[in-house]
Parts: sequence; structure tokens; C-alpha cells
Amino acid sequence: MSRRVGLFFGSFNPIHVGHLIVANTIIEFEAIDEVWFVVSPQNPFKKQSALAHEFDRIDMVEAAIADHFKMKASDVEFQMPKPSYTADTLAYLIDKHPEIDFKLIIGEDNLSHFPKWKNHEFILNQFGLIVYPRPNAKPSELTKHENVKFVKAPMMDISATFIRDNIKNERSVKYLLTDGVIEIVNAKNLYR
Ligand SMILES: Nc1ncnc2c1ncn2[C@@H]1O[C@H](COP(=O)(O)OP(=O)(O)OP(=O)(O)O)[C@@H](O)[C@H]1O
Ligand SMILES: O=C(O)c1ccc[n+]([C@@H]2O[C@H](COP(=O)([O-])O)[C@@H](O)[C@H]2O)c1
Repeated sequence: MSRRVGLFFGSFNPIHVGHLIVANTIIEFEAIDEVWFVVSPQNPFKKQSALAHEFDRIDMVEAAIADHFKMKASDVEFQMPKPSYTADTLAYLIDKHPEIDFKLIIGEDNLSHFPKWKNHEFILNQFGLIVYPRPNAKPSELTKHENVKFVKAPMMDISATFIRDNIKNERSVKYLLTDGVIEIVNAKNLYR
């Protein structure tokens, strides 16, 4: 059987415990062998003033997942045109790794926007989506699509926006970020 890899794309600005719990839950419950965190330099829908450099964001991802041998960080989008269109990256990855069975992992908040993504039908038909529930996600007609699989797991009301806001206001983010990520945030003076 081919290796099944869940691709978890994101800005990861910064990677937080919500992301880690999503990835770990999918490895444990969804017959996924590995999760690759694909750091996107620029989400086509998000214009963020507080977007840390992609090198710092991937350093934080690597620090956060260092002790999990089934989780990897990918900088594949760093060399691709910006903004980062997921369908283009997926096309590149299947060409490079024909032996891998890729699935796409998203949080439920992204499902209602998904029909606006570039070549979303190609993504849906070719890969399928594994969706982790998220509070306040807008309803989506894709919920019952045959290639959309919902993970049954607890919702987490945690976001990178909330964490950046805490850092800016000098509140502790202990337990929301791993200690290694906090060290990088402090050393690079991010989000202040
Ligand atoms: N708490 C969460 N529960 C479920 N999915 C999540 C959660 N946090 C992030 N995700 C998912 O992780 C992926 C990457 O998210 P992203 O890096 O934008 O984090 P975020 O917390 O949503 O960031 P921001 O607050 O800056 O928008 C997206 O698919 C998003 O839906
Ligand atoms: O390909 C698209 O059209 C598209 C539109 C919106 C978002 N995405 C990707 O979805 C991922 C999640 O984005 P984010 O910023 O919420 O972490 C990120 O990798 C984006 O590049 C992709």
C-alpha cells in the first residue's frame, strides 16, 4: 500500500497547539502515516501586516514538531510564485512524489471559502479533504461531499490571531505555543 501523507497547508504565523493537536489527531484516527506542514509564504486571501518572515515561520514549525517522527515541515512553496495557490503546489508534489497518496487537511473555517480556491474541483476530486472541526465555521454545502471527511474530535477555540494579540500586549502564551516556539518568538522579537 502506498504511503498516505496528510498535507497541512498554512501561514503558521505562528504554529500553535491547535495545529499540533489537529495533526496528531489525524495521524491517530485517520490512517494517515505522516503529516507535512506546508508553510505558505502568502495566502491568496489574507493580507496580514503582522506576517512573520517565512524563514522564521518554518523555523517555528520545525521547533514545534521536532520530537514527532511522523510530522515534517515543508518549504516547497518558498520557491513557487506568490501568492501560494494550493492546487499548484499539489500538482508539483504529485509529480515529484508519484508513490505517495496525498490528502489535504484543513480546518473547518476554510471549508466555506474552499469553492473560491483556484482549481478547487481538481483538489477535491484528486485528493479529498480531511476537515478538523473549528468553532464559528460558516456552514458549507461541501459538508456532505463524498470526498470530504470530518474528523470527530474536540473543537479548539485557539487561533494565531489571538496568540499574536497576546504577545503584542505582553501576555504570556505559555501552553498555547510550545516552549521551542516561544524561544524563537522571543529571540526574534516577533509580533511585538
Ligand atoms: N483551532 C483550530 N482548529 C481547527 N483548525 C485549525 C485551528 N487553528 C488553525 N486551524 C487550521 O490550520 C490551518 C492553518 O491555519 P493558520 O495558520 O491560518 O492558523 P489560524 O490560527 O487560523 O491563523 P490566523 O488566526 O492568523 O488566521 C488552516 O486550515 C486552519 O483552518
Ligand atoms: O489556492 C487557493 O486558492 C487558496 C486560497 C486560500 C487559502 N489557500 C491556502 O490555504 C492555507 C491555509 O491558509 P491560512 O493562511 O488560513 O493558514 C494556506 O496554505 C493558503 O495558501 C489557498
